[in-house]
Amino acid sequence: MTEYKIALVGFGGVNRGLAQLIATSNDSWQATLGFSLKIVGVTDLFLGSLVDRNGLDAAALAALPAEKGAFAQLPGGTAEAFNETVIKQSGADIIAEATFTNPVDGEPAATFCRWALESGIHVVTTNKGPIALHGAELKALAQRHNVAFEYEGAVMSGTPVIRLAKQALAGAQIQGFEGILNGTSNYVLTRMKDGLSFADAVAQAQQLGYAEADPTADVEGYDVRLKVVILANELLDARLSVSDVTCSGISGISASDIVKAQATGQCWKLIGAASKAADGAVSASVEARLLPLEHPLAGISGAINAVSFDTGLLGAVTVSGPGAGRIETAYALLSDIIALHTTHRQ
Ligand SMILES: NC(=O)c1ccc[n+]([C@@H]2O[C@H](COP(=O)([O-])OP(=O)(O)OC[C@H]3O[C@@H](n4cnc5c(N)ncnc54)[C@H](O)[C@@H]3O)[C@@H](O)[C@H]2O)c1
Ligand SMILES: N[C@@H](CCO)C(=O)O
Repeated sequence: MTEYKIALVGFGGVNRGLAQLIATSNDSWQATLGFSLKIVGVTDLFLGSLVDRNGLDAAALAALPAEKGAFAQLPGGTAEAFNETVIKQSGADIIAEATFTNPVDGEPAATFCRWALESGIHVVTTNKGPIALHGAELKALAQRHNVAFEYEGAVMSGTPVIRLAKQALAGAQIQGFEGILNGTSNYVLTRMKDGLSFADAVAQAQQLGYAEADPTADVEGYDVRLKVVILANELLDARLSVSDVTCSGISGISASDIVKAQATGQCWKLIGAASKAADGAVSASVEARLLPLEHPLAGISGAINAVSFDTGLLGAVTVSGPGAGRIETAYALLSDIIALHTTHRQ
């Protein structure tokens, strides 16, 4: 039976969710998945860091109060985030990277991934920045060092859309996609329909763990833009940069716009889309669109996301599921570990 040593980089909602899953389910994973996980290190800008090669108590970590420097309360812990030490010297086989997404340059998360991959350590991440902005470089680095670089949670959280499209739809000739790819903005639009103000709906999405550290990324479309770049480059063989994708968000949509849409049998949705022309050129956009209520994406509410792939052989194939959430996204990290266990088992 395999036991992977894992270090958690960033200990906010997602990696805390992973610690919770490990605390409750590790024993059953031995039987059902063929491996278990031992947390050997954890580091967070706000909480500090901690290494124990014999294994940390996942339940105690998950229950730790989110107070500045909290890891210093635990034996061997410190209030400082020694990221490089935890990544390179905790003895980890796998790094779970879940720090803030930086939509401008993907740093410092991209550097954390580089440190791990160059050290021969697998990386699983939910962070969109390193993949959208440095994906080709990091994938090549992983390949050179014969380790995995997996990022299923970067698009649609725990809903396995990247692997599904790359593997199960590999022969279906994907020509484009359109989708609701941000949980926060879809939650906000849904709650505004219920009468909540824009600001209160954003605050609720933050409380529920859906929003980015700076929710501007959610409501102005920047988060969806990263996801569109990731999907287009993965599935349409595009070489898009963020600046290739036109982008606007939902902050200009007022309560009265929502009421007017309802009165005319329509609804507002933030749609990320890309399509490939006959000459291979890929165009992509992020924008709020008015959809008729019978549109397949019109009924997608709350933090649920959905993407509809336009395929040559099957027509439209639509997948929906959680687009955000702590445990939902922690599941994506587990699914990445399941994938690397299949591809890189010694
Ligand atoms: N929450 C979701 O629903 C969701 C879904 C998919 C993807 N993601 C992505 O996953 C990542 C984590 O999300 P989250 O909800 O846990 O965020 P979060 O804000 O709750 O936690 C991020 C943690 O990273 C820490 N951190 C930030 N910069 C750091 C640094 N330089 N070094 C060490 N620690 C650092 C912060 O202190 C914070 O505790 C983000 O990139 C987010 O975009 C989140
Ligand atoms: N803030 C993002 C998290 C998932 O990437 C969202 O709301 O969709």
